[in-house]
Amino acid sequence: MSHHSGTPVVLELREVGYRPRGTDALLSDLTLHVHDGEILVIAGPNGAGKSTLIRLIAGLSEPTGGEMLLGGRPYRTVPITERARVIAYVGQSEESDDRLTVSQYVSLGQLPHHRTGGRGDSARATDEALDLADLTRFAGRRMSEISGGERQRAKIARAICQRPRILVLDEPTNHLDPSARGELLSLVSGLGITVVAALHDLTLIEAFASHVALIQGGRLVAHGHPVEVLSSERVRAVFSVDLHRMQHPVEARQISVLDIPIEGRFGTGALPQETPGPAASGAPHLRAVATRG
Ligand SMILES: Nc1ncnc2c1ncn2[C@@H]1O[C@H](COP(=O)(O)OP(=O)(O)OP(=O)(O)O)[C@@H](O)[C@H]1O
Repeated sequence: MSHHSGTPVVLELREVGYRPRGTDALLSDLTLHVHDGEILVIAGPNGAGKSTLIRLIAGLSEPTGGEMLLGGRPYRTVPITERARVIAYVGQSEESDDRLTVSQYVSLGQLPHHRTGGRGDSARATDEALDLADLTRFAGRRMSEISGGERQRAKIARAICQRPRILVLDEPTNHLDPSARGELLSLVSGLGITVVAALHDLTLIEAFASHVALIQGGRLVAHGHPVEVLSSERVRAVFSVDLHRMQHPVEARQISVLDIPIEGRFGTGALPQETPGPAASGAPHLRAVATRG
């Protein structure tokens, strides 16, 4: 699938492979172009290689084959301090220092700029990032005193404070409730910068992504616009679930609904039960709920 957006290519992968010593290849033969301003979602089943690819793009590990280019220059020729000003990364399970205030934590994003800007710039960038992430009222709280969802917003705010050209995110909506997911992805897509994000939720991808790269077994299965890449047939083949595109009940647009089969709801006896005692008293209620489907 070819597609040109007319804007410059900011990131390019040429036949990239990644094979740590003593293992099978985790990524093979990946060729991808990311244009300026694109929101590229990396999708694929568990173990497909999404995090591995995200880490390569963030510059946290190096490919063992092929070539990666940042603004047309090979990654390894871009000094690490320069790369830190261009790419911001928010990982899946990053620790944040609980003793820092939210404001101090967010301001860490300015570290790569310390030699280029003054203190005033740094404070302004922090305030702006706090405001964009709707965290201003928590600025003086410690990181240990905000909720998981707020902490996730703080991580994104730290990345925004970095003023990157490319934002690289690994599962940014993990642990977020449905509306917080929407808010976080709205915040990210409103930034107007290039985004590369691993994301599991297929129903969110369509609303969020401009492009999708679908990987399976470390290989690129499809790359292009979300509706084309995530066709019902392909979703069934790759994820073994049914994705239905339906007319929104009220608005003039399509929505996606995932039909995920849950088997064994009525007890297939896979786990032998020996002596049903009083402890099993909750079971009839659960069964009654399950039979409604
Ligand atoms: N350093 C490593 N050495 C060997 N195998 C690894 C290493 N890191 C990851 N793997 C394996 O590589 C595969 C891809 O892992 P990765 O974390 O990239 O997948 P993912 O698509 O992000 O999965 P998930 O959706 O479960 O987070 C997995 O099978 C994983 O077990």
